This record gives sequence, structure tokens and C-alpha cells, in this order.
Amino acid sequence: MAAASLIKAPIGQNPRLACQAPGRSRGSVRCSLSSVVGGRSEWLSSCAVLSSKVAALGPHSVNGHASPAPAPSPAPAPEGTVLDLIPVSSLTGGAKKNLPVPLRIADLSPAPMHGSELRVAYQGVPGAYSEKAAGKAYPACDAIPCDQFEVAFQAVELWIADRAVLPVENSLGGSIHRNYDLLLRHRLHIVGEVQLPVHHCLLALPGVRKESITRVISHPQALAQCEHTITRMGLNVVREAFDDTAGAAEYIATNGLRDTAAIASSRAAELYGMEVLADGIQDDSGNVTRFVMLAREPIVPRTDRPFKTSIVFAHDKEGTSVLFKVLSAFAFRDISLTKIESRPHRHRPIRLVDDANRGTAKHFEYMFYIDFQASLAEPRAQNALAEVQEFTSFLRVLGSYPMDMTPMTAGSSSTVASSDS
Ligand SMILES: O=C(O)C(=O)C[C@]1(C(=O)O)C=C[C@@H](O)C=C1
Repeated sequence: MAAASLIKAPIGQNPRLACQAPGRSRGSVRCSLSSVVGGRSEWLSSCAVLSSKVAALGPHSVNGHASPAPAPSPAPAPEGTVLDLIPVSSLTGGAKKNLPVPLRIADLSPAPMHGSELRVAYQGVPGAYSEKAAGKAYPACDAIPCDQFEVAFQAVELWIADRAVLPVENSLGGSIHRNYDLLLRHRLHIVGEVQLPVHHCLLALPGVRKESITRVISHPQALAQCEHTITRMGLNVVREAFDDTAGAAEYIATNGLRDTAAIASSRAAELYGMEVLADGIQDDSGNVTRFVMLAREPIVPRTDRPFKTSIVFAHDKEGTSVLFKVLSAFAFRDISLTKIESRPHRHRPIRLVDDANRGTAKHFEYMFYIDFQASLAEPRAQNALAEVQEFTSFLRVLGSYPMDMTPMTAGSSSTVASSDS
């Protein structure tokens, strides 16, 4: 992929949740990104800050999506007024409206809302693959577009959304590292996974011919997934990264760009009045992206269907030798791993070896992410984790959730791999 420059996504027809600089909020959620970085106590206090910001927004909807957290509070009655003396049951009509509504069991339950009421945050604008993944994970949900992955996490934390559906890996482009980092920085739980066949199209404004295109814009993952096909098509183009695939199509349409094409879905073509110049341009017809479903509460792990468990761990002294020990804890119990990923440890970026090691070499410390095929309800998984805990200085279970068992044929999109909806 050619070096990519990031185009600032325009604020187009699609309202979406956005992170904005303080003081620039226009009906969207403002959030302090730096405040959510750090340890647990920092995280908790930052939640309080973010929650109070949402409360300060009042009972209005956010980009058209009602937020239940800051419910309209009744005007407080002055102490010792007549309201204190009248039994509630004897009040009718308007007077009753001013009294607090009793909490119901449903208000206390962390269980998700059902059916069309479930609000699901995704990154991108309508027509993005993430929107389709949200619909596959939670049919008939109210899908909430967010301009960044971080915003989707915060939308769930702040009760603006009930779930987030975010991509973590693709069969051609590999891992979406940003979401691995965010999983660690936030306290959401993985409650399901969904695999989506991704079928890319080359879109341009109506009447534009391939020969007049000098630039192709899209999400970096989509550019990577179509890299060879675009080259093979003989297009003499620069490739530039954009926030999301559908956003790239929208940008071309909004600005009337006749020298630029977007890699996006056929649904994005319909939504933004674009023409499909080429269909199925992903380098492999079996191109699949795996998304995870995130919630504020974990689901109860079960053993009556195939489950997957995702963990992240680190060790502050032994470095990568701990990896060998951890892998053996799973191997001895016949537990298969489906994914292993490493990310640099933020707070220990580079360590110079000391004199005793007589070297000048530098190395990084890593956080390791592992997905294994077992439910946390299984004793073998519990025993493996108990052993892993002995070897590691940090261990967190990101979630134990039903596996998406959809057969991976291009175009298939039937299974919902979640037991929480
Ligand atoms: O840009 C989009 O349409 C997205 O939903 C994002 C995304 C990704 O992040 O990988 C999702 C699926 C495809 O792999 C390409 C892009």
C-alpha cells in the first residue's frame, strides 16, 4: 500500500458521535480521551468526569439517539410543602407527574434491552461494513454511527449505546491494532463475535470513467484488502487513507470529486449516489472481517455450545519467556488457541539492558492477547487460567462468549454468535 495521508472526514449528512475539542460540542458527545488512559482508579474517576459531562448535556438525545442516563428530574419541592403531607395515592393528573417514579426491577437489571431498542455503536457512517456487522450481531438494532473507535467504546460506557460492534481482525489485512489497545484501556466486556464476509466495490460519481481516476480513498484495511487488485486493474492512482469506507464514498459525493474513487460497499454506492465501477475487488474472494460485540457487563459463560475466551496478560520481568509457559498451560489441557497478538506495553516502551547484561540492545515489553477455544465455565479453562496467573504479573479476561460458527463462504451472513441479545 502506498504511503497514506489521513483525510479529515467531513461532517456530512450523517450525524455521528464524535470526539471534539472542548468547547466545540454541537449536540454531539464531547469526551476527554486522555482521561480514560491509565490505571483502574484513574479510569474510575474519569468515568465520573465523563458521566457528569453527559448528565450536564441533560435529557436530550445525542445525534438523534436518546440517552437514558440523564433522565429528566422532577423539580424538587421546597421542604415542608404540602406535597410532603399528601399521600401519593391520592394525587392525580398533573400533580402526580411531579413525583419521582418508583424504580422497577427492569431499571436495576444489567440485562440488555431487547429488539429494536438495542442501541449499537459502530465506527463509521451508514454503509460501512461495521454497520452491517452491527445488524448481523443484533438484527433490528438501532445502529449508532461513531467517528472513531474510541467514541464507540465511550458511547457504551456512558449508556448512550448498549453495545459496540468493532472489527478486530481481517483475513487479508490482519489485526486492527487500535481496537486491541482500546480493549485494554476501557473496561468493556466481549460478549460475542461475528464474522462478516467483506465484498468491496470501486465507486465513483455517475459518468466518471476509470481512466480519469487519479486517487483511490478508503479505510486503510480496505486499501490493504484490495491492494493487488487495484494494481492489476492498471489504475494509475495514489491511495489515501480515510476514516471508513462509506465515509470515503460520502466525501466524494459531497465534494463532487470526479478524479477520485472509493473502495466501499454496494450499499454505500446506493446511499451516496455513486456508481459501481468494479465489483468484488478484494484480493481474495473469502475476505472476512471478525468483529467483537462489547457490553458493560459480561455474559455468564456456558458449556452447551462452543465458547471462546479472550485474555490479555503481561509479565514485567521474564519478557517473552512467559509466553512459552502460558502456551504450555493451554497445550497440556488440549485447549486450542485461535488467535495470538502482541502489542507494545505503553508504559514501558523501550528498556535499555543494564550493565550486567553488557549490551546496548533495546527491547520492548509486550502485552499478549490470546483467544482460546473453551468456556470460562469449563474446569480445564479455569485451571489453565489459574496457572497463567502464576506466571504473569497482569492478567485480564476480556470476555468468554459464544463462537461464531458461520461457515465462511463469501456472501454468507446468517449466524448471530451471541447469547446476550
Ligand atoms: O470502513 C468500514 O467500512 C469499516 O467498517 C471498517 C473496516 C475495518 O476496520 O476493518 C471493517 C471491515 C473491513 O475490513 C474494512 C474496514
